[in-house]
Amino acid sequence: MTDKLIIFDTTLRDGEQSPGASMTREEKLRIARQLERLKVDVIEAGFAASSNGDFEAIKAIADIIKDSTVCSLARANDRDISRAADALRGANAWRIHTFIATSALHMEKKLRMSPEQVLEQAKASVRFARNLTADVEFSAEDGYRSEIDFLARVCEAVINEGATTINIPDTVGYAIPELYGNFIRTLREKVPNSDKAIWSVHCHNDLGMAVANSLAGVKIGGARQIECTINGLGERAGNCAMEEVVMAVKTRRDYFGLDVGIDTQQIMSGSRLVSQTTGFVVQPNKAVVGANAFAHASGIHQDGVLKARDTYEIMRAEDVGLSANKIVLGKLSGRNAFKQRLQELGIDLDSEAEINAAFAKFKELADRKSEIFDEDIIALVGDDSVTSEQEHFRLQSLSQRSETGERPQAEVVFSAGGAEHRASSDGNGPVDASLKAIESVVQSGAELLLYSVNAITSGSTESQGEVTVRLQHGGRVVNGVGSDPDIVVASAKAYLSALNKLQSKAEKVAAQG
Ligand SMILES: CC(=O)SCCNC(=O)CCNC(=O)[C@H](O)C(C)(C)COP(=O)(O)OP(=O)(O)OC[C@H]1O[C@@H](n2cnc3c(N)ncnc32)[C@H](O)[C@@H]1OP(=O)(O)O
Ligand SMILES: CC(C)C(=O)C(=O)O
Repeated sequence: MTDKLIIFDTTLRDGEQSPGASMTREEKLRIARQLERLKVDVIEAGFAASSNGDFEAIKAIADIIKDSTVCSLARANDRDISRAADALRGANAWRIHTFIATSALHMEKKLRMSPEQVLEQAKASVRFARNLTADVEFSAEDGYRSEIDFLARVCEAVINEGATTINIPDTVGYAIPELYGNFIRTLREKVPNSDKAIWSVHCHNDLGMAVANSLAGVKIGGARQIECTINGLGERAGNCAMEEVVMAVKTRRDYFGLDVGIDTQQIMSGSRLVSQTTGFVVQPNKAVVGANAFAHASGIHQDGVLKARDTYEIMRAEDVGLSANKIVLGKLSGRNAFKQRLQELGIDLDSEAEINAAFAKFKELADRKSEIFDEDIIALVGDDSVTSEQEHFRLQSLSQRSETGERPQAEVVFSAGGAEHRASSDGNGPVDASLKAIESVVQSGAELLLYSVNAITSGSTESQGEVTVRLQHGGRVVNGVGSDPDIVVASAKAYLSALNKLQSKAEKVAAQG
């Protein structure tokens, strides 16, 4: 038995069967190119007989893909198979994938055919396909829920007709890993010519076990092809996720002992491309490609990873195409991660006492703010926090007017050193108008380096907006933060808060000099 595990990607066929994931020809082409960069062995590009659009998309993919085998699904009838062949003929290497259901339920209720009729149709369609190409895959739809002796008869017969790959799908995601693995093994034992074909698994995720079932089909059952999709896209709850199954086989090579040809560094780009194309967002805690898959937020883990990455990471972020893992500083972080970030930012605190003081301020801020940016740390170690008693500038009121097609206007009333100022300006937007109004009085000359808005409480339009403004003036960089349900007001507060910090720093320098 070979040590190579064939990766058959069906993102463009079964993946497209997800409600809402229909793709245009151009989108399919883009994903096919990425699949080729990933070095998948087989790209199932679609179902040629399903529509003229899908036929054209498969044809276009067949014409441009050079390194992977291109494949189309076809029902077990001559028309579907001919259509698949017509779409694929331009490819360097191509496969016809024909299928028919073999479970009693599907045969009786859906196909309305007897088992003998199904057997004969399976044989005839493989024979027909084999006259068109040497590479023919046969799938027994709902194979896992089929009566095993009948299924074995079908498999033996289609191998005799020339099928080179036999796929046993768990079409409805009903399998359990150990049972599925044993089912594949027993089935292969019952098929006398089983060694003449490559055995394949195709698992759905209805019970969340598609990856585990596929791996059991390989390890226990002896399958050497896995059918999968990027991000686990697919009919209902999806298919076996390619990135997970590939990284499992790679990471646990000690257990599986198999080679996969996938260029894993292309995984992240593939995942993003499929997510952007379909609009199916990848959940943050998704294995391998989730935003948090290589992120650490808790102090004990951060400390461990900084000392030896493998304490908490079984894969390298770089191996799936990320530049590095991520240490996310927040309220659960510890001193070691904080000190490491200071070092990365080039901040050299003189003593342990200074670090402890900065760390205490950091923890206090982290209790109020869900994510701590590098600029927050720069600001807090610069001791530019300003208490309300030190406030030189203070917002009193703000009004703004904006209407479609008109330039927004803002009027801001604020105090500066106790004196009240009223300033107005127009701007590109209400925020721009408000900040320009303030600047028309203060004339700080500061450069705006960063402006960002976050929702403090998520999930509703009633959230507070938190605005961070970073200003630079005379070699000093400060952050101002302001929050308010009205983001224009939050922006003015943040701007004045940054001006306060610049003012306070300037006063300190003047006092020292
Ligand atoms: C498990 C899977 O993922 S299977 C693949 C599922 N994917 C798709 O169905 C997407 C593409 N499908 C389509 O575009 C359409 O369903 C088509 C073009 C294939 C067929 O469309 P229609 O001719 O209008 O038939 P419809 O979809 O309503 O019904 C399917 C017919 O195919 C028959 N059929 C289903 N599977 C097979 C098969 N493997 N081999 C032969 N006939 C089949 C059904 O019994 C039914 O026949 P009937 O019309 O005599 O009752
Ligand atoms: C047609 C086959 C391979 C399939 O998609 C399934 O059974 O889920």
